[in-house]
Amino acid sequence: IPIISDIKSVEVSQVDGVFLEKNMCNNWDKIWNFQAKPDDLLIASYPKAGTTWTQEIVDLIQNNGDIENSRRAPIHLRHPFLEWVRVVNSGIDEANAMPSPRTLKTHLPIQLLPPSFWEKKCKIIYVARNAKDNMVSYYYFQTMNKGLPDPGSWDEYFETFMSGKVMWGSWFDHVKGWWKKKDSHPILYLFYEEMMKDPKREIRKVMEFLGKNLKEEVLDKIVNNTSFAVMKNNPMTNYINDIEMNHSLSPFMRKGVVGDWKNQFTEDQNKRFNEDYEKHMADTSLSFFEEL
Ligand SMILES: Nc1ncnc2c1ncn2[C@@H]1O[C@H](COP(=O)(O)O)[C@@H](OP(=O)(O)O)[C@H]1O
Ligand SMILES: CCc1ccc(OS(=O)(=O)O)cc1
Repeated sequence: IPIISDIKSVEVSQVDGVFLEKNMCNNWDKIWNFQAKPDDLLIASYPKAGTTWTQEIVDLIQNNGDIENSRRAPIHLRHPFLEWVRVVNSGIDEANAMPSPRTLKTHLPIQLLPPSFWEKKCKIIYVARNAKDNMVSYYYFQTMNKGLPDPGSWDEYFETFMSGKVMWGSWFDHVKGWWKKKDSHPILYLFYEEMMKDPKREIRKVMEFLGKNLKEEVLDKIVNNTSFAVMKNNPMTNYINDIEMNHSLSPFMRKGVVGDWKNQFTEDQNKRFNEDYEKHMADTSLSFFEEL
Protein backbone atom coordinates (compact mmCIF):
# COMPACT_ATOMS: atom_id res chain seq x y z
CA ILE A 1 0.00 0.00 0.00
CA PRO A 2 1.61 3.31 -1.00
CA ILE A 3 2.00 5.85 1.75
CA ILE A 4 -0.02 8.99 1.13
CA SER A 5 3.03 11.28 0.95
CA ASP A 6 4.32 9.40 -2.11
CA ILE A 7 1.16 9.86 -4.17
CA LYS A 8 1.57 12.41 -6.93
CA SER A 9 -1.21 14.80 -7.81
CA VAL A 10 0.48 17.14 -10.24
CA GLU A 11 -1.67 18.94 -12.77
CA VAL A 12 0.01 20.23 -15.88
CA SER A 13 -1.19 22.96 -18.22
CA GLN A 14 0.44 25.19 -20.85
CA VAL A 15 1.53 28.79 -21.41
CA ASP A 16 2.16 29.55 -25.10
CA GLY A 17 2.62 25.84 -25.79
CA VAL A 18 5.11 25.28 -22.95
CA PHE A 19 4.13 22.73 -20.30
CA LEU A 20 4.10 24.18 -16.80
CA GLU A 21 2.51 23.15 -13.54
CA LYS A 22 -1.14 24.23 -13.47
CA ASN A 23 -0.67 26.57 -10.49
CA MET A 24 2.01 28.43 -12.43
CA CYS A 25 -0.35 28.81 -15.39
CA ASN A 26 -3.16 30.02 -13.11
CA ASN A 27 -0.69 32.48 -11.58
CA TRP A 28 0.70 33.52 -14.95
CA ASP A 29 -0.30 37.23 -14.90
CA LYS A 30 1.53 37.68 -11.59
CA ILE A 31 4.64 35.92 -12.92
CA TRP A 32 4.68 37.78 -16.24
CA ASN A 33 4.23 41.15 -14.52
CA PHE A 34 6.99 40.56 -11.95
CA GLN A 35 9.04 43.74 -11.51
CA ALA A 36 12.77 43.01 -11.64
CA LYS A 37 15.22 45.59 -10.28
CA PRO A 38 18.46 46.65 -12.03
CA ASP A 39 20.66 45.02 -9.37
CA ASP A 40 18.85 41.67 -9.48
CA LEU A 41 20.93 38.70 -10.57
CA LEU A 42 19.04 35.87 -12.27
CA ILE A 43 20.27 32.27 -12.47
CA ALA A 44 18.46 30.56 -15.33
CA SER A 45 18.64 26.99 -16.62
CA TYR A 46 16.76 24.03 -17.98
CA PRO A 47 15.92 21.80 -14.97
CA LYS A 48 18.77 19.49 -13.93
CA ALA A 49 21.48 21.33 -15.84
CA GLY A 50 23.52 22.24 -12.74
CA THR A 51 21.34 25.01 -11.30
CA THR A 52 22.04 24.29 -7.64
CA TRP A 53 25.77 23.99 -8.26
CA THR A 54 25.75 27.40 -9.99
CA GLN A 55 23.62 28.89 -7.20
CA GLU A 56 26.10 27.77 -4.53
CA ILE A 57 29.06 29.10 -6.53
CA VAL A 58 27.32 32.47 -6.94
CA ASP A 59 26.37 32.66 -3.27
CA LEU A 60 29.93 31.90 -2.12
CA ILE A 61 31.37 34.50 -4.49
CA GLN A 62 28.88 37.09 -3.25
CA ASN A 63 29.90 36.21 0.32
CA ASN A 64 33.63 36.41 -0.46
CA GLY A 65 34.01 32.67 0.24
CA ASP A 66 32.45 32.84 3.72
CA ILE A 67 31.28 29.23 4.15
CA GLU A 68 29.27 29.86 7.34
CA ASN A 69 27.35 32.70 5.72
CA SER A 70 26.48 30.55 2.70
CA ARG A 71 25.10 27.94 5.10
CA ARG A 72 22.65 30.48 6.57
CA ALA A 73 19.65 28.84 4.85
CA PRO A 74 18.69 26.12 2.35
CA ILE A 75 19.48 27.13 -1.23
CA HIS A 76 15.81 27.46 -2.25
CA LEU A 77 15.28 30.09 0.48
CA ARG A 78 18.41 32.05 -0.45
CA HIS A 79 17.32 32.33 -4.10
CA PRO A 80 13.56 32.52 -4.72
CA PHE A 81 12.37 30.19 -7.50
CA LEU A 82 10.49 32.80 -9.51
CA GLU A 83 7.68 30.81 -11.14
CA TRP A 84 7.22 28.15 -8.44
CA VAL A 85 3.85 28.29 -6.67
CA ARG A 86 3.48 26.62 -3.29
CA VAL A 87 0.37 26.17 -1.13
CA VAL A 88 0.90 29.25 1.00
CA ASN A 89 3.18 31.46 -1.07
CA SER A 90 5.06 31.66 -4.36
CA GLY A 91 8.51 32.47 -5.69
CA ILE A 92 7.17 35.88 -6.70
CA ASP A 93 6.00 36.58 -3.12
CA GLU A 94 9.39 35.48 -1.77
CA ALA A 95 11.23 37.68 -4.28
CA ASN A 96 9.02 40.69 -3.51
CA ALA A 97 9.69 40.27 0.22
CA MET A 98 13.45 39.99 -0.23
CA PRO A 99 15.77 42.99 0.27
CA SER A 100 18.07 43.98 -2.61
CA PRO A 101 20.45 42.95 -4.02
CA ARG A 102 18.48 39.79 -4.88
CA THR A 103 19.57 36.60 -6.59
CA LEU A 104 16.67 34.77 -8.21
CA LYS A 105 16.30 31.44 -9.97
CA THR A 106 14.16 30.41 -12.95
CA HIS A 107 13.73 27.54 -15.39
CA LEU A 108 11.58 29.58 -17.77
CA PRO A 109 12.41 29.47 -21.47
CA ILE A 110 13.54 32.79 -22.94
CA GLN A 111 10.17 33.76 -24.43
CA LEU A 112 8.41 33.35 -21.07
CA LEU A 113 10.82 35.39 -18.95
CA PRO A 114 9.05 38.43 -17.45
CA PRO A 115 9.94 41.42 -19.69
CA SER A 116 11.13 43.57 -16.76
CA PHE A 117 14.39 41.53 -16.69
CA TRP A 118 15.15 42.83 -20.20
CA GLU A 119 13.92 46.35 -19.47
CA LYS A 120 16.07 46.65 -16.31
CA LYS A 121 19.07 45.04 -18.08
CA CYS A 122 19.59 42.56 -15.21
CA LYS A 123 22.67 40.35 -15.27
CA ILE A 124 21.78 36.72 -15.98
CA ILE A 125 23.80 33.54 -15.57
CA TYR A 126 22.52 30.65 -17.69
CA VAL A 127 23.83 27.12 -17.22
CA ALA A 128 23.35 24.41 -19.85
CA ARG A 129 24.12 20.69 -19.87
CA ASN A 130 24.34 18.17 -22.70
CA ALA A 131 20.90 16.84 -23.57
CA LYS A 132 21.57 13.17 -22.89
CA ASP A 133 22.81 13.62 -19.32
CA ASN A 134 20.20 16.31 -18.76
CA MET A 135 17.45 13.91 -19.84
CA VAL A 136 18.68 11.10 -17.56
CA SER A 137 18.98 13.46 -14.58
CA TYR A 138 15.49 14.87 -15.23
CA TYR A 139 14.03 11.35 -15.47
CA TYR A 140 15.36 10.40 -12.02
CA PHE A 141 14.29 13.76 -10.60
CA GLN A 142 10.72 13.22 -11.79
CA THR A 143 10.66 9.84 -10.05
CA MET A 144 11.64 11.37 -6.70
CA ASN A 145 9.88 14.78 -6.77
CA LYS A 146 6.22 14.90 -5.85
CA GLY A 147 5.89 18.32 -7.47
CA LEU A 148 6.61 16.95 -10.95
CA PRO A 149 4.65 14.48 -13.09
CA ASP A 150 5.40 10.76 -12.88
CA PRO A 151 7.88 10.06 -15.71
CA GLY A 152 6.61 6.53 -16.45
CA SER A 153 9.17 4.00 -17.65
CA TRP A 154 12.52 5.16 -19.04
CA ASP A 155 11.42 4.20 -22.58
CA GLU A 156 8.25 6.27 -22.21
CA TYR A 157 10.18 9.19 -20.77
CA PHE A 158 12.67 9.12 -23.66
CA GLU A 159 9.78 9.83 -26.05
CA THR A 160 8.24 12.48 -23.77
CA PHE A 161 11.53 14.35 -23.45
CA MET A 162 12.27 14.20 -27.18
CA SER A 163 8.82 15.63 -27.96
CA GLY A 164 9.37 18.48 -25.48
CA LYS A 165 6.26 17.55 -23.51
CA VAL A 166 8.00 17.98 -20.17
CA MET A 167 7.73 20.77 -17.62
CA TRP A 168 9.46 23.94 -18.85
CA GLY A 169 9.27 22.66 -22.43
CA SER A 170 11.74 21.44 -25.01
CA TRP A 171 15.43 21.22 -24.03
CA PHE A 172 16.34 22.20 -27.61
CA ASP A 173 14.27 25.39 -27.64
CA HIS A 174 15.47 26.31 -24.13
CA VAL A 175 19.23 26.09 -24.68
CA LYS A 176 19.06 27.60 -28.18
CA GLY A 177 16.81 30.48 -27.13
CA TRP A 178 19.07 31.56 -24.27
CA TRP A 179 22.19 31.10 -26.43
CA LYS A 180 20.84 33.52 -29.04
CA LYS A 181 19.82 36.11 -26.47
CA LYS A 182 23.34 36.39 -25.03
CA ASP A 183 24.37 38.44 -28.08
CA SER A 184 22.08 41.31 -27.09
CA HIS A 185 21.90 41.08 -23.27
CA PRO A 186 24.39 40.60 -20.38
CA ILE A 187 24.15 36.81 -20.10
CA LEU A 188 27.01 34.61 -18.90
CA TYR A 189 26.39 31.24 -20.60
CA LEU A 190 27.99 28.38 -18.66
CA PHE A 191 28.27 24.68 -19.48
CA TYR A 192 28.05 21.90 -16.88
CA GLU A 193 30.74 19.97 -18.74
CA GLU A 194 33.18 22.92 -18.63
CA MET A 195 32.48 23.33 -14.91
CA MET A 196 33.40 19.67 -14.41
CA LYS A 197 36.52 19.97 -16.55
CA ASP A 198 37.96 23.11 -14.95
CA PRO A 199 35.86 24.38 -12.03
CA LYS A 200 38.31 27.10 -11.02
CA ARG A 201 38.35 28.63 -14.51
CA GLU A 202 34.54 28.67 -14.64
CA ILE A 203 34.23 30.04 -11.09
CA ARG A 204 36.64 32.83 -12.05
CA LYS A 205 34.39 33.63 -15.04
CA VAL A 206 31.42 33.98 -12.69
CA MET A 207 33.46 36.15 -10.32
CA GLU A 208 34.47 38.51 -13.15
CA PHE A 209 30.90 38.65 -14.46
CA LEU A 210 29.75 39.70 -10.98
CA GLY A 211 32.45 42.40 -10.87
CA LYS A 212 34.27 40.82 -7.92
CA ASN A 213 37.98 40.28 -7.35
CA LEU A 214 38.76 37.45 -4.95
CA LYS A 215 42.18 36.12 -3.95
CA GLU A 216 43.39 32.79 -5.36
CA GLU A 217 43.05 31.12 -1.95
CA VAL A 218 39.40 32.22 -1.75
CA LEU A 219 38.74 30.84 -5.23
CA ASP A 220 40.34 27.54 -4.16
CA LYS A 221 38.10 27.46 -1.09
CA ILE A 222 35.04 27.99 -3.32
CA VAL A 223 36.16 25.22 -5.70
CA ASN A 224 36.48 22.87 -2.73
CA ASN A 225 33.17 23.79 -1.14
CA THR A 226 31.21 23.46 -4.36
CA SER A 227 32.55 20.01 -5.22
CA PHE A 228 29.93 17.29 -5.64
CA ALA A 229 31.15 15.46 -2.50
CA VAL A 230 30.89 18.54 -0.26
CA MET A 231 27.52 19.68 -1.65
CA LYS A 232 26.11 16.14 -1.31
CA ASN A 233 26.82 16.28 2.42
CA ASN A 234 25.70 19.88 2.87
CA PRO A 235 22.07 19.99 4.13
CA MET A 236 21.80 23.54 2.75
CA THR A 237 22.41 22.36 -0.83
CA ASN A 238 21.22 18.75 -0.99
CA TYR A 239 17.46 19.37 -0.49
CA ILE A 240 17.52 16.67 2.22
CA ASN A 241 14.73 18.32 4.25
CA ASP A 242 12.48 19.13 1.27
CA ILE A 243 9.13 17.42 1.85
CA GLU A 244 8.48 17.20 -1.92
CA MET A 245 11.50 14.98 -2.51
CA ASN A 246 11.92 11.29 -1.70
CA HIS A 247 15.67 10.73 -1.70
CA SER A 248 15.27 6.99 -1.16
CA LEU A 249 13.84 6.78 -4.70
CA SER A 250 16.74 8.82 -6.12
CA PRO A 251 18.92 11.31 -4.23
CA PHE A 252 18.86 14.96 -5.33
CA MET A 253 22.66 14.87 -5.45
CA ARG A 254 22.58 11.73 -7.61
CA LYS A 255 25.86 11.13 -9.52
CA GLY A 256 27.24 14.47 -10.66
CA VAL A 257 29.16 13.18 -13.68
CA VAL A 258 29.40 13.71 -17.44
CA GLY A 259 28.46 10.69 -19.58
CA ASP A 260 26.08 8.84 -17.27
CA TRP A 261 23.68 8.63 -20.25
CA LYS A 262 25.77 5.66 -21.45
CA ASN A 263 24.38 3.64 -18.53
CA GLN A 264 20.80 4.49 -19.50
CA PHE A 265 20.39 4.87 -23.28
CA THR A 266 19.92 1.74 -25.38
CA GLU A 267 21.90 1.61 -28.64
CA ASP A 268 18.69 2.21 -30.51
CA GLN A 269 17.76 5.23 -28.41
CA ASN A 270 21.22 6.69 -28.92
CA LYS A 271 20.90 6.34 -32.69
CA ARG A 272 17.41 7.88 -32.70
CA PHE A 273 18.54 10.64 -30.41
CA ASN A 274 21.57 11.53 -32.57
CA GLU A 275 19.42 11.75 -35.70
CA ASP A 276 16.86 14.03 -34.05
CA TYR A 277 19.58 16.09 -32.40
CA GLU A 278 21.20 16.93 -35.75
CA LYS A 279 17.89 18.27 -37.04
CA HIS A 280 17.06 20.31 -33.93
CA MET A 281 20.55 21.82 -33.64
CA ALA A 282 21.11 22.56 -37.34
CA ASP A 283 20.23 26.24 -36.89
CA THR A 284 22.57 27.09 -33.98
CA SER A 285 26.30 27.49 -33.31
CA LEU A 286 25.76 25.99 -29.86
CA SER A 287 27.57 22.70 -29.18
CA PHE A 288 28.06 20.38 -26.22
CA PHE A 289 30.47 17.74 -24.93
CA GLU A 290 28.63 14.57 -23.95
CA GLU A 291 31.72 12.94 -22.46
CA LEU A 292 34.96 14.31 -21.01
N1 LIG B 1 28.68 20.31 -7.11
C1 LIG B 1 28.23 19.58 -8.12
N2 LIG B 1 29.09 19.02 -9.01
C2 LIG B 1 28.64 18.28 -10.03
N3 LIG B 1 27.32 18.01 -10.24
C3 LIG B 1 26.44 18.52 -9.38
C4 LIG B 1 26.84 19.33 -8.29
N4 LIG B 1 25.73 19.70 -7.61
C5 LIG B 1 24.68 19.14 -8.24
N5 LIG B 1 25.10 18.41 -9.30
C6 LIG B 1 24.30 17.62 -10.23
O1 LIG B 1 23.47 18.51 -10.98
C7 LIG B 1 22.24 17.85 -11.27
C8 LIG B 1 21.11 18.65 -10.66
O2 LIG B 1 20.98 19.86 -11.37
P1 LIG B 1 19.96 20.97 -10.85
O3 LIG B 1 20.58 21.65 -9.71
O4 LIG B 1 19.79 21.84 -12.06
O5 LIG B 1 18.73 20.25 -10.45
C9 LIG B 1 22.33 16.47 -10.68
O6 LIG B 1 22.88 15.66 -11.71
P2 LIG B 1 22.74 14.06 -11.79
O7 LIG B 1 21.31 13.75 -11.62
O8 LIG B 1 23.24 13.69 -13.15
O9 LIG B 1 23.61 13.53 -10.72
C10 LIG B 1 23.31 16.69 -9.53
O10 LIG B 1 23.93 15.54 -9.06
C1 LIG C 1 9.68 20.85 -6.90
C2 LIG C 1 10.43 22.08 -6.98
C3 LIG C 1 11.58 22.00 -7.92
C4 LIG C 1 12.84 22.10 -7.41
C5 LIG C 1 13.91 22.06 -8.27
C6 LIG C 1 13.69 21.93 -9.63
O1 LIG C 1 14.70 21.87 -10.54
S1 LIG C 1 16.19 22.12 -10.27
O2 LIG C 1 16.69 21.20 -9.25
O3 LIG C 1 16.37 23.51 -9.84
O4 LIG C 1 16.84 21.88 -11.56
C7 LIG C 1 12.46 21.83 -10.14
C8 LIG C 1 11.37 21.87 -9.28
